[in-house]
Order: sequence, then C-alpha cells, then structure tokens
Amino acid sequence: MLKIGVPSKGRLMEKTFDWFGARGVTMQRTGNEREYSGAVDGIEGVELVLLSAGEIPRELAAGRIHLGVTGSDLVRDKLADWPRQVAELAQLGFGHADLVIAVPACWIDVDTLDDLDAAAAAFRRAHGHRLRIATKYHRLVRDFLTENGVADYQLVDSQGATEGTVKNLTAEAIADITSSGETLRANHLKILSDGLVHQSQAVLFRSLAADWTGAEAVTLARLCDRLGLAAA
Ligand SMILES: Nc1ncnc2c1ncn2[C@@H]1O[C@H](COP(=O)(O)OP(=O)(O)OP(=O)(O)O)[C@@H](O)[C@H]1O
Ligand SMILES: O=P(O)(O)OC[C@H]1O[C@H](OP(=O)(O)OP(=O)(O)O)[C@H](O)[C@@H]1O
Repeated sequence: MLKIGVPSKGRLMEKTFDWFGARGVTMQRTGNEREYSGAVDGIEGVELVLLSAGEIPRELAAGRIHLGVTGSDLVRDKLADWPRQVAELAQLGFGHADLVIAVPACWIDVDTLDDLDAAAAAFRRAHGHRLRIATKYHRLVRDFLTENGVADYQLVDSQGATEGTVKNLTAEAIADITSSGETLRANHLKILSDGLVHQSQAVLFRSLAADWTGAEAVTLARLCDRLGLAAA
C-alpha cells in the first residue's frame, strides 16, 4: 500500500480533503469523531494515515509514509537538509502563513535585522545576558539570523502563545507564524521590515527514504496522473 500522511484535524485536514476530492480522490475520516482512522476512495492501493502536521516531516524522513501533506515551514524546520529527504510534488495553494521576526512596537529604533543586531549587542552589555527570541521554529530562525548577520541572541523555546512571551518577560522578541497579523497587533509587536523568514503553504511531499521498489511506484504514477501532476 502507498501510505499518505495527512493532518489529522483542523483547516489543513479539511482543505487537504477538498484538494484531493476536487481531483477525484475522496478522503474521509472514518469511525467516530475522535478516532484517527481514514479511508481513500477513487484510487486503489492508497492508505490514509492521519497524523499531526508537525510529525509528518519526520515520518516522511523515516520512510514510514510514502507521501505526506504538511506546511513547507514544518519540513524546513524539522528536517536537516530537507531536499535530501523529501521532494515537493505539488504546492497546494492553501495553509498560507508567514514566519516572521517581530519585536515590541515601542522599540522605535529597531526596524531592520541590522537594528536588531545592534540592539542585541547593546542588550547584552546592559543586561549581562543575550537578547531572547521565543520560537518553535529553531532551525529556520537560527539559519535565517546567521545568514543575515544577527549574532548576539539566544533562542528560547515556545510551543504556543509565543506572542505572549514578551509581555510575560520570558523573551524580548519572537519568531512565529502570522496570517492576518491580528495576534501580533494585539500583543503590541511589529514585524521587522526585512524579517520575513519563510512564506509557508501546504505542500504534497514524496519521501525519498520510503520503499518505492514494489507496487507503490505504479500506484504513485497512477495517483500523479489522476491529480494532474508531473510524474515524480
Ligand atoms: N494562522 C495559522 N496559524 C498557525 N498555523 C498556520 C496558520 N496558517 C497556516 N498554518 C500552518 O499550519 C501548520 C501547523 O498546523 P498545526 O498547528 O495543525 O500543526 P501542529 O503543530 O502539528 O499541531 P498540533 O501539534 O496541535 O497537532 C504549519 O505549517 C503552519 O504554517
Ligand atoms: O496572524 P494571525 O491570524 O493572528 O494568526 C497567527 C497566530 O495563529 C497561530 O497560533 P494558533 O492559534 O495556532 O495557536 P498557537 O499559539 O498554539 O500556535 C500562530 O502561532 C499565531 O499565534
């Protein structure tokens, strides 16, 4: 069976089901409301695996699923050197969100990454410890700040409500996903003018580690044909 991992809940799951459904591949959750099992109709040999969006990159990298739908941000953040582990089959055109660096709106002298670097150096001199940036996107943010010459900071882990860490005094700045910008505004934060780390959307990925030597390769070709995608 060709295993395809799909987010198990929320907007990403619904929009993924819609995207496949519009192309003649029907996916649905089965069992009761809380049971994580699913079914695929319209194509033979495909098994639906419902997973947390955040776990799909790891499952692809391990080859435990052949295909997976998740955010492009999550693949880049969770997998070292991601193009060696997965290939993009299709950008799905939903799940859009920007990963950005934001600082308190009242920092009137800090509008760019250069300003942040200067502020971070001054912060360390004044406080004796490095300026803290709260995020759950450790790899993406670390690589982005290194590429852009920001050095004197430390990342602190925040797995949710990240915009609240500044008010709660556990960080001075944040790096998080934004879509409408409401959460940033409500928490008196502003995005640095050059602080866009990644523009994310949902992507259908193919595992490079999965076993493609059996019937799954034929199933993939049939699926790509059905979905109107170039053969993988
Ligand atoms: N407004 C938004 N807020 C959060 N994530 C968004 C938003 N819009 C799109 N996304 C995308 O959705 C994905 C995160 O989905 P989700 O929160 O379900 O994953 P998760 O971290 O695995 O969740 P959980 O751990 O609660 O199961 C990311 O790729 C993110 O970019
Ligand atoms: O720009 P906006 O439209 O306001 O959306 C962005 C917010 O949505 C997400 O949080 P989510 O509700 O998923 O909760 P989380 O804090 O647990 O990640 C994200 O982490 C931001 O906090």
